[in-house]
Amino acid sequence: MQVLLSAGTNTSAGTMEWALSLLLNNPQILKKAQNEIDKVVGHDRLIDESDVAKLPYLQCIIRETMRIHPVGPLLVPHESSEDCVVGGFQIPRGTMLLVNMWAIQNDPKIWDDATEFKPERFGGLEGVRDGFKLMPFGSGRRSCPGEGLAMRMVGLTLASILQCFEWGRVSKEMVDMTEGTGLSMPKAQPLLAKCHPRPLMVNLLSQI
Ligand code: HEM
Repeated sequence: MQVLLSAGTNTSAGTMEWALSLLLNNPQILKKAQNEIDKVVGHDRLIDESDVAKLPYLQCIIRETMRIHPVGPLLVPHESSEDCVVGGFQIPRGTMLLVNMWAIQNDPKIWDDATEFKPERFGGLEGVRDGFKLMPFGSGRRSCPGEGLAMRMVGLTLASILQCFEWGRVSKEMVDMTEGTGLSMPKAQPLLAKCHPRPLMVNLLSQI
């Protein structure tokens, strides 16, 4: 239980913090996500978990966030159980292997405009696995068992705060996107943001 809590909290919260930071620096993308939520869910009820799968643009935002800022940048150390070859290198049994997922997911040789936040790049690719270039949850037998839960949790939380509130930066300065140190790659500077209830949602929110 403790493993699930420690592996599941910072990773999910960190991903949401990176996502909201990216959205604040790209208000046109934030607006597009809100428009999608308004179209699918409307203003007469709060978004529900079952709605999240009907929000493809939001899913693209989450995937693009995890591409640029994976909270498991080196995955978890793996050990070869047998002699094997990885990328042309002979790896003896019992070797510790680290996968630099951050480098793969930000590699300009693999991704067009690799440093740019472009959720559209995943448009129409829902559920598609494009080789091993995007693996924020790892791959194979030791990949993240919380992937399904995390995608639902991050999706529902982000969608809820976007549905209910207008968000803005605290000043004209862009949100500082410097990566901090630590296994789950936190932001160097915690996110500070301004929010107020969306006028269209005030009625509903006042009934809660
Ligand atoms: C956005 C959220 C999350 C991300 C990005 C993430 C990412 C990862 C990554 C990269 C690994 C290592 C995979 C590998 O080395 O191949 C991992 C392992 C793991 N994750 Fe997650 N995770 C997230 C949320 C969760 C949640 C919600 C739970 C549980 C409730 C969870 C439980 C675990 C556990 C138990 C492992 C170790 C699996 C093993 O060693 O066999 N994670 N996660």
